[in-house]
Amino acid sequence: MRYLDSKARSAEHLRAALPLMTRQNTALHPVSYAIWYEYVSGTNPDLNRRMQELTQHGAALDDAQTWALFRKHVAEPDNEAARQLSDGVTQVIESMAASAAQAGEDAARIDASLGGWVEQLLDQVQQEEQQPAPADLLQEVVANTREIRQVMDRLQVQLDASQGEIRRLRDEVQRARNEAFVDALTGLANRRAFEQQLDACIAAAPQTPAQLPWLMLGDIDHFKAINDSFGHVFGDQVLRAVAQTLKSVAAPEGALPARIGGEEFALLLPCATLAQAQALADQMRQKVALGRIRRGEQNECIARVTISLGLTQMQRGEGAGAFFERADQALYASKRDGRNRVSVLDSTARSGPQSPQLPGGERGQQQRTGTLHA
Ligand SMILES: Nc1nc2c(ncn2[C@@H]2O[C@H](COP(=O)(O)OP(=O)(O)OP(=O)(O)O)[C@@H](O)[C@H]2O)c(=O)[nH]1
Repeated sequence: MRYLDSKARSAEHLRAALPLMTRQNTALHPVSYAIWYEYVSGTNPDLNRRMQELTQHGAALDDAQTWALFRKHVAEPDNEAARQLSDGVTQVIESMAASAAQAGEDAARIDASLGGWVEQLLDQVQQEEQQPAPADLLQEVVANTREIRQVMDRLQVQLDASQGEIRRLRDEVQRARNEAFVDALTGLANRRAFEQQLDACIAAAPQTPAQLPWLMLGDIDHFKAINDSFGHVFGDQVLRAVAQTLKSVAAPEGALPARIGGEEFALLLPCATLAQAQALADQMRQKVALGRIRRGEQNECIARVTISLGLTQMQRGEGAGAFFERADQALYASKRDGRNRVSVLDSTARSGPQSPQLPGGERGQQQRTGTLHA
């Protein structure tokens, strides 16, 4: 959203938004201000409708709702507008590139035919000695032709330069487009990229049950408490560390690690067996659980980070919604059963925790723990 309000108008919005914001159960950070600013300015009717629903009968928004509203009604429409703009620019660049290439070909063709014509003319003059063309006229033709060739050469240089610039612009647009699919905080694929890949993966999924894709969802446990205790900036560091861990698990080729929400992560596994998917989820859980938040020179451990995970396999003929929903239920089962665990849910929606909290093998191991300093 591009804000075009004058200073006076935006100050009015600030005065109107502040009392509304302070009534909510959320900190007064830029994200909450963004949604309340849009609310009082009335520029985002869908957002206003949803906020009115959520706050009716005096209910207050919490942080999770605030972030969800921001993502859905402020950030995503902006991404969509940027995507449309980039598509438009790409079309213009493609047609410019085609015109420049065509002009280059035309110039080369005219140049070649002019050159041939001059050669022919000179040959003819030499052969037809009995009727020589007036020398002045011939010289004039040759001089004019040379001049035209020089103009063509200069045009060719300009076309080459334009094509270089077009290539640079095309790369620039491609880079901007790639960024629209990347989560800026962690560098993982973002929710948009994840949803596209999920759709593509489902469309391309083979019909053999054993080869259907798996989806792992993860959600950091008690992340609000981490934010509340150590601050949002530190919370962001934890998110980056968990993203790194997700990237580092030995996922098979084609797997897509993504950050799909505030503290929610996903790993889409287009081809994996149950054993592989489960091993990956266990590896992820254990690696995150080795992380410690430490303080001061004594490296005193003041908190640990854990993650709950849910795992499910796509069923034949199933759509993205049902597949994702089941993975979410599996994740919810892990939360409900005590967190820091992996649950696998099959199509009949029976779930079972697959990894007990802190298995004995983990307690005694000597692996290096990831450390973040608060
Ligand atoms: N630092 C930071 N916090 C975020 C971000 N996105 C969402 N959050 C916070 O993530 C927290 C999510 O809290 P809840 O949904 O209550 O979940 P939780 O505390 O992790 O509890 P459980 O999931 O039940 O274990 C909220 O405090 C959000 O403000 C972000 O990009 N950075």
